[in-house]
Amino acid sequence: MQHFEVNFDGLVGPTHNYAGLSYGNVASLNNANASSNPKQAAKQGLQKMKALSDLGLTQGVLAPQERPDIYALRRLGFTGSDARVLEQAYQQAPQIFLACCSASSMWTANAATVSPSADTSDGRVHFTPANLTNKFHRSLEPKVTGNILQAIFNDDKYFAHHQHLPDNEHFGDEGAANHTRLCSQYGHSGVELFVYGRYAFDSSKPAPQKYPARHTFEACQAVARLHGLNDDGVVYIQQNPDVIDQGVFHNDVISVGNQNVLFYHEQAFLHTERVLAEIQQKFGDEQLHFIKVDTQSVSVADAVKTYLFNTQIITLPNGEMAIIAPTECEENPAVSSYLANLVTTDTPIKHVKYYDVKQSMQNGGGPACLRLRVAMNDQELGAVNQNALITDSQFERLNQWVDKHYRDVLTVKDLCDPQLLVESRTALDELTQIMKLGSVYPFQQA
Ligand SMILES: N=C(N)NCCC[C@H](NC(=O)CCC(=O)O)C(=O)O
Repeated sequence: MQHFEVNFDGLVGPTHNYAGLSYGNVASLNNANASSNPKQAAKQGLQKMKALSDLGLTQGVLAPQERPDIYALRRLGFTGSDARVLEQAYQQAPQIFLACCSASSMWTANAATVSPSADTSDGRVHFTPANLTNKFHRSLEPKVTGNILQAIFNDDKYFAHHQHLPDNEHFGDEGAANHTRLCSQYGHSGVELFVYGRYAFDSSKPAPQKYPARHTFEACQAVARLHGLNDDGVVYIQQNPDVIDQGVFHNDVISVGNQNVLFYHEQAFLHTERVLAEIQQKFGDEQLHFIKVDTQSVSVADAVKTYLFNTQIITLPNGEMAIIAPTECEENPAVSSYLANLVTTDTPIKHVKYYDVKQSMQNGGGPACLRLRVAMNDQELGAVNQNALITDSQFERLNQWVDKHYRDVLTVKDLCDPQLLVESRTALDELTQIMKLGSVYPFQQA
């Protein structure tokens, strides 16, 4: 049996914009109110998907969500026609209005936590959509995320879907952005690393002082329970509160893993030595590469600015690993020389490839934010909705779809144009046909 890790990238939605919604995410705040280019954003994302597919990987795609979220605005008391709801919300509560327009579902690392069948007690691949409670604009995502995941992994012989955790900060869950999995082969049982920023039910434990810790220890434990993971295959790790206060709002901004490699900044975790020893003990006798980046080589500020750790480490068909990095890493002398040297050292990482995902980076989303990893065997992959996989023809189709429906400039004011809502719904309706998703959106269910 063959095993793969498939990256499911988020397709950027037609309302991609910069609204400064994510306190604690430096890029989001710095670019607030800049004008955006949804067409370019979607195409940059598609190019990255195609590039990984051309490297010989199986690449997937997840559909974006319906925005503006008229249903959320109605739930908050805005009434009348859709156009009236938009106009009233824009005038009376601009911040709430903007939150309901965000295309943030593009960062599918936050869509869900996924445990492959080799790790779970019932031998199925388990999915729990992230509740994203810490940010209002992101808390609007989990229901439709669940619909989309079920439409793509639609066979309960192989796939198990859970409801997102209770919508409360005590169970704040940011999904795979704070989860990585180490294993010798994708199809072998692995060690799942669950990273959290704070304890919800124990205030004596350390926590950041300035920026929010979005993800709790209690949420990590709940997901591990739901997925039927064995304690011997799980390590819980607290993020260093000081780095959260320096803008590391998700752990995938300061560490990333793949197979037998954990690439991390020396300041990423609390109790690092103890944590690494537990990982090694649970991983067993096989070789594990802990690649530590020290502050002298790359400061936390540079890691946050360039997203050195929000890179994807992928295994190429020949068994070597490559780092998929944003061009921001190439442009920073300290980071690019670090990477140039890394590929010459004695680790499995032998290549670095740079991609332009600037439209996403300006909202704090690098290459790794844009993808949800699902490790599967060939039977499981065969049970996936094949229209969610990137082939040459599906890539072409999606590019044409973007060309047909997306604007190439969007300002905050454009978001209350009722025509944009019509355009977005028309586009998504067509997308559900291209991807054969069925009726996953509320406007299709009304
Ligand atoms: N690290 C990972 N995996 N994901 C990055 C998510 C970025 C996202 N930005 C935003 O939601 C900004 C939206 C705005 O400001 O318009 C967030 O902060 O949740």
